[in-house]
Amino acid sequence: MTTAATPQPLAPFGARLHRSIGERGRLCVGIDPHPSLLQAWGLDDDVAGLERFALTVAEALAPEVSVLKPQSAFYERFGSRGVAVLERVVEVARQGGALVCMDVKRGDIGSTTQAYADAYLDPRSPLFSDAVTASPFLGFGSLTPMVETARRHGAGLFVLALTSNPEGHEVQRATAADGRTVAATVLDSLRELNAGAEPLGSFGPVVGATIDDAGTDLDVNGPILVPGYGAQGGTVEDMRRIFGATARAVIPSTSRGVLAAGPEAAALVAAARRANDDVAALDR
Ligand SMILES: O=C(O)c1cc(=O)[nH]c(=O)n1[C@@H]1O[C@H](COP(=O)(O)O)[C@@H](O)[C@H]1O
Repeated sequence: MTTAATPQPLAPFGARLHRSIGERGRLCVGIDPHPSLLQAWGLDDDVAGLERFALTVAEALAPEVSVLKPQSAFYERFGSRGVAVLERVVEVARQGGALVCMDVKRGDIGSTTQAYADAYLDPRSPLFSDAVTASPFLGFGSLTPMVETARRHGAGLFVLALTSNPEGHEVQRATAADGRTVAATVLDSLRELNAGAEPLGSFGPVVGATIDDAGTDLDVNGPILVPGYGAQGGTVEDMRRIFGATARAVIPSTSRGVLAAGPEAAALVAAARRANDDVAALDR
């Protein structure tokens, strides 16, 4: 659903992200208003609590970090009023200079995927984000409408490849008919989308900081979203081990690891700066 005139086209997401990493560092902070975090912050588990939590984080961290990643489910559970909060989070985050990755992990048959693309990757939508997380498990080609819409509007995609949860193995490490793992086929498709892009493509995989060994080439000439850093136990040493020379493409993402420092804005900023300094070690 579109609501406004199309604004000026943005530069490609990969180029904007590359510039932002140079200016602000490589950290992504997830804005995940867990009920337990609302409680820890002294807030009620209702729309007012959600709004206070999410906007406090967005206002504090939008001027600080390269990427903010709201997890849509935590807003959707409050229905349309929760989604209205999500729209505000996107607006505040982008106005503050952060890139927004909307974590929705969407994927569907192509015609429906176009509707998801319209919802998150078209600047006329109130939920327009710089990037979105996508699920390729209906077949990578089913994401084509998202790829094309992202290209048209300077947005990007992070496609699930080797996720941070242990259950991901059974699908992602399964072997396809041609002998490649499913994850390797996703990575190969992303590499094709990013061919020739400079300084960085706009299409990247999601690879958890908690995995043992990728077992495949993770360099796709695009950014790699790496959740699992922080609360799930992933460390900079893990990322060095998993990504090797490709660590320079990594966008480490933490939610609870920073959010638990709230509710004071100054404490959130301090926690984000510590994490940003920690992951800067990947540049060295
Ligand atoms: O796509 C994601 O962001 C994602 C992929 C993945 O493999 N693992 C993973 O944890 N995530 C998301 O990253 C966030 C992790 O939050 P923390 O564990 O609190 O840092 C959650 O919003 C997850 O939904």
